[in-house]
Amino acid sequence: MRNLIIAPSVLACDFLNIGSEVQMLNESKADWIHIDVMDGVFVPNISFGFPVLEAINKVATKVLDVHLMIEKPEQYITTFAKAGAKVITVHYEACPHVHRTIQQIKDAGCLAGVAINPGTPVEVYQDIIADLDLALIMSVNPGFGGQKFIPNAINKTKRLAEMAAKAGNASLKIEIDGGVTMANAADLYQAGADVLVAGSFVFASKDPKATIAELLSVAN
Ligand SMILES: O=C(CO)[C@H](O)[C@H](O)COP(=O)(O)O
Ligand SMILES: [Fe+2]
Repeated sequence: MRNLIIAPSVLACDFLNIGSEVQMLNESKADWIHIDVMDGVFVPNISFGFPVLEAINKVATKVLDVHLMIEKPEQYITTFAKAGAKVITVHYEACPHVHRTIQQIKDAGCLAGVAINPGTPVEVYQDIIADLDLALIMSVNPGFGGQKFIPNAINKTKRLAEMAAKAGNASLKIEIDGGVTMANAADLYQAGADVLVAGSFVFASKDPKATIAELLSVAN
């Protein structure tokens, strides 16, 4: 069986109690914590930036997986790495020099990820797939938590897993982000997903730790 990583998104947590929310994730079966950074330009919403990431980094014992939904992400890579990011994902649609940006992320000592919007075909990965540590398929239009899963993400996951195998990048992690619930987690894992982000499904549940364990169980 392939390993599966659950990455709860703190975008959906209680910001008044962010320390105890991160502590809860530390005690859970989640291996990563997903951090959604939005600039109000690339996406129509503003979330949080460096001070919040630094605060989370003081408490978190899990890998900080930073999803940059921002224009000109290349200007901020080293600052995000210093603030505690271990995985940095930029959007393909925001990077005219995406190959260079991938190298910048690696030079900063982080795993390098590139995300694609629902309307962007997985074929754009073709000439960068060998350089990538992670490919993030958005299963909602980025900008907001709590949206409905777009089922075509399952087909995109299958196509990307085939591309990665053909390109000989066996260590590429395929991450799916947006609207992940128990209604689609097993299909996504079977299609080739290695990392499942879940925001509202985890934090709106009665027992978030049990919900994380339930999501992870689709890999058994
Ligand atoms: O990148 C994101 C939105 O742009 C979030 O990571 C994503 O929406 C997770 O939240 P939910 O599970 O509630 O959909
Ligand atoms: Fe995200």
